[in-house]
Amino acid sequence: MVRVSVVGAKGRMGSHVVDAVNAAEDTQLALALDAGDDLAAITPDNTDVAVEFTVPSVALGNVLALVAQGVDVVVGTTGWTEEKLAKVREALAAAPRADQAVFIAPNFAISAVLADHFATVAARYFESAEVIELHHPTKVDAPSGTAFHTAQGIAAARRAAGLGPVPDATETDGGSRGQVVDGIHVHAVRLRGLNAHEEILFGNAGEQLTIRADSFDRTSFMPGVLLAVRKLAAGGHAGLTIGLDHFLDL
Ligand SMILES: NC(=O)C1=CN([C@@H]2O[C@H](COP(=O)(O)OP(=O)(O)OC[C@H]3O[C@@H](n4cnc5c(N)ncnc54)[C@H](O)[C@@H]3O)[C@@H](O)[C@H]2O)C=CC1
Ligand SMILES: O=C(O)C1=N[C@H](C(=O)O)C[C@H](O)C1
Repeated sequence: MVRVSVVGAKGRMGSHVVDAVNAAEDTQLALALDAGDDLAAITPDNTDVAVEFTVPSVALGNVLALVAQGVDVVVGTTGWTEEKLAKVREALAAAPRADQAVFIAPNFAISAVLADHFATVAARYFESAEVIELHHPTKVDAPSGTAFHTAQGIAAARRAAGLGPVPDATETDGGSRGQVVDGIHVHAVRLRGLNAHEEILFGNAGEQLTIRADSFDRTSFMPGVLLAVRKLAAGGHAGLTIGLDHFLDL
């Protein structure tokens, strides 16, 4: 049995992870911690993998603490910058165990992971590309971690193909053109009734391709979370890995 501790266990995602770990035949819940609990309770003696779903402002500190305690971590919390990722890599280099692993996924839903992958395939064929993410109004960050990651992937694919900037004649912008991530405009919608959705728009003269992923329920993230937990528990993923596509045969 893989022993799993959950950090952020009372949250929307954390509580689903607790249920998923309890329901799976090969995982068992070790500790379920939330704000105010002592993270030092999670050690290799009681936990094989910790799952972290909290808020962007505390996730780095939690991951660094867990790594220092010798625990492998699966992270779903968003808000990862290059600076923060560098700190995780540094912590792993100084970790108690040589084979320690941290896995971060911008999105655990297969629909979103595939949409992201298809977008990187399509990117080089289109002059224009924009990303729209649509979420529940209780989400604290914008744009979504997924949309940020998608935009970065599109930008990298465009660079590799030698494409220039996307065409855009905008001269005045009060913010309506969205956040520009690596040259790709990203727009965020917050609407009661939504869960997690992303639309990736590609355009050429006279044609358009739209790739859309819809996660209607948080259960959609759980197979991906359990896959990551199992992969880390099995070993062979030392260091920092980003993106569920690494664990799928795409
Ligand atoms: N990677 C993915 O597939 C997904 C990622 N997310 C991300 O996961 C994160 C959490 O989302 P939700 O569950 O909707 O948020 P939420 O607000 O419902 O839950 C966050 C939980 O973290 C707890 N928390 C806050 N500070 C803490 C600390 N220092 N130590 C332990 N627990 C602490 C809160 O009390 C709360 O229970 C967000 O960054 C969100 O964007 C959400 C859905 C899917
Ligand atoms: O907060 C959410 O709900 C989600 N957060 C992640 C993100 O920011 O990309 C993943 C998914 O979109 C749901």
